[in-house]
Amino acid sequence: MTIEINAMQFAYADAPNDLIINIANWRVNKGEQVFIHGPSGSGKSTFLKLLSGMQRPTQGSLNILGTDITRMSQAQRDQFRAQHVGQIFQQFNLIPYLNALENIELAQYFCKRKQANKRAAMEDLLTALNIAQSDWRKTTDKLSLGQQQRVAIARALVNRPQLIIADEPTSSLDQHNADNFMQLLFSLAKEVEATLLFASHDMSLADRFSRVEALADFNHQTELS
Ligand SMILES: Nc1ncnc2c1ncn2[C@@H]1O[C@H](COP(=O)(O)OP(=O)(O)OP(=O)(O)O)[C@@H](O)[C@H]1O
Repeated sequence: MTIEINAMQFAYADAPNDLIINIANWRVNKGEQVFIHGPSGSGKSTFLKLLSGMQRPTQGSLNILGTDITRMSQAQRDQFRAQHVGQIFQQFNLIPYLNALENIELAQYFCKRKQANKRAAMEDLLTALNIAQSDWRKTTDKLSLGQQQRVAIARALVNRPQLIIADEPTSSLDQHNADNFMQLLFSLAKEVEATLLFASHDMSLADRFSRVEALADFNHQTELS
């Protein structure tokens, strides 16, 4: 089991009565590719932040890859994420003054797992993602949006994560780049045998996934009185 949720609730500290996330039970098996959709404000980003350990549930349990991450400190969750989870964000979140290689190296640095040939792993990925060698040493603010996105995929996958979490990663891309992105993401996720969790409001992307769910079908937002 990759994800197992029981009686998980979450409210932001400044609105403690507004349960943005309220899930009785939800599970994802290893290797599933799950597409989660819902309108703006339905809680998709919040849900993914809980799954990646960036936020902590206010109640309940959240088991990721056999570990209950609700029992961990923030530092332990950060370490767990660096080791096991690859994240791709809407805005990519690359460090603009570092180059492509350095952005990816940083992910390798934070993942304490021993890996042979780190340099080769990074170069293979950049090559597979069609990023020309002449662009590897450009600071990422000098790369096109499509190139930045491919660097973000490389960064998310370089440690061969068991779980990939992607939050609206195609929203700033045109159709052509979005199609390329989806193709690459699926082929690389398959190669590293990762479970994939992908949130978007764009239903046209849903076809490729093994499982498609509306967040509202299993998340029952509640206003506590
Ligand atoms: N840091 C925060 N503090 C307080 N409330 C927040 C915070 N971030 C999000 N929210 C609230 O939580 C709710 C869910 O937001 P979230 O960003 O998870 O939705 P979403 O489905 O990802 O939306 P979108 O598709 O527009 O990105 C919204 O009502 C939002 O206002």
